[in-house]
Amino acid sequence: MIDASRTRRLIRTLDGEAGPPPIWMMRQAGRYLPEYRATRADAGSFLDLCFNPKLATEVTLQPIRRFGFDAAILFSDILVIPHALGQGVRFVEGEGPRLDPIDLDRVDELDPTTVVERLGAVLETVGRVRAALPAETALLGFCGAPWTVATYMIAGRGTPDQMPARRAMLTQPAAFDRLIEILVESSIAYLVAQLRAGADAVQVFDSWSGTLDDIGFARAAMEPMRRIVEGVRAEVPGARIIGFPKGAGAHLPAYVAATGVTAVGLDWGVPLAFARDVVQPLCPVQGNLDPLRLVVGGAGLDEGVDAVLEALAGRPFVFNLGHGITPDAPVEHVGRMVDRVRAWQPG
Ligand SMILES: Cc1c2[nH]c(c1CCC(=O)O)Cc1[nH]c(c(CCC(=O)O)c1C)Cc1[nH]c(c(CCC(=O)O)c1C)Cc1[nH]c(c(C)c1CCC(=O)O)C2
Repeated sequence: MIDASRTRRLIRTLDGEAGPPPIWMMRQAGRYLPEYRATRADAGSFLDLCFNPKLATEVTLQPIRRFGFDAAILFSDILVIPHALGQGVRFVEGEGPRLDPIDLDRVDELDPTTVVERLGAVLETVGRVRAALPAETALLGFCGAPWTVATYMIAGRGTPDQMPARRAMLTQPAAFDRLIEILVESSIAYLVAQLRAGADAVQVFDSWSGTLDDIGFARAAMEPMRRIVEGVRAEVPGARIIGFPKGAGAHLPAYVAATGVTAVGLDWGVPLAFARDVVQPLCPVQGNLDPLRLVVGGAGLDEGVDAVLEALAGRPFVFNLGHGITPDAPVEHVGRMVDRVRAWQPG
């Protein structure tokens, strides 16, 4: 079978080929771009933008037009799953997400079987983006990892240390595990639908895995991710899946081995020598420039870009940030980073 994805540099890297590193950025469609802010202003609420295939396609393509990244990432949000499960979700300007906190005693009222149907508009965006992208540009779908999504569902908002969810895991273990299971099922169905609609690969964001202890990491981060990888590949054999367990640190080798992810995203707290010597022998890695270096620019940016490339670009490696780009990053600094990565030659 001819696999069109194989013509794309990002996909070849995920398949284990070394070569010039592909580059994309987490949150590459977002408020640091003036054209995003303009589209966003016309769209109504943030969720209206996520569920508007025409405008969501437009903002997905904006960073590709400007920088020629090797991958586009679907414009949506990890919180569309709670929304599709029937939980009230809204985004308050300047404050972040607000959800009607769920009653864990009634967790079985959340129905994972209709999630894909309810996210039809997002899946339409996937198809539209694929049709509009240059042939050499990969398209990434994504969802949030069950743990990270659960932290928002339980607290009703972002929290500095995820205390409400960590507490629920210990005080209401059966209901907590049931919520994770519902999110595993929803995520499998949603990722499979994205891959069938035209995504070349998917990334699963576990932004808050860093606050889990050893037992919690195995239970709420690794095991659910193992089931997602297995469940997606049962429907889409060979599906390429990037795990991004932010803050996982020394858990990373176990995470890769236990989950079977194709590649792993690294935050900027992961030492480059550990990434190169311990993680990269296990699978391709992606990351991990400190997003602050993109804000300050100049020598601080160049030094960070060079250090990441020198450590990791000799083996399968995807250049990225260690977390999302922040709204205060100047657009010129992004261009400078892209030029430097593209010009890099092994020394
Ligand atoms: C935790 C999380 C969320 N969303 C996401 C995560 C995981 C990654 C991470 O840790 O950053 C993932 C996400 N959110 C968004 C994308 C789109 C694709 C991309 O360009 O990367 C992706 C992949 C758009 C967005 N999601 C959001 C925006 C900004 C909202 C706006 O434009 O008004 C964008 C572009 C809103 C959002 N969405 C979320 C929060 C906490 C917020 C508010 C904080 C903020 O404003 O940055 C939840």
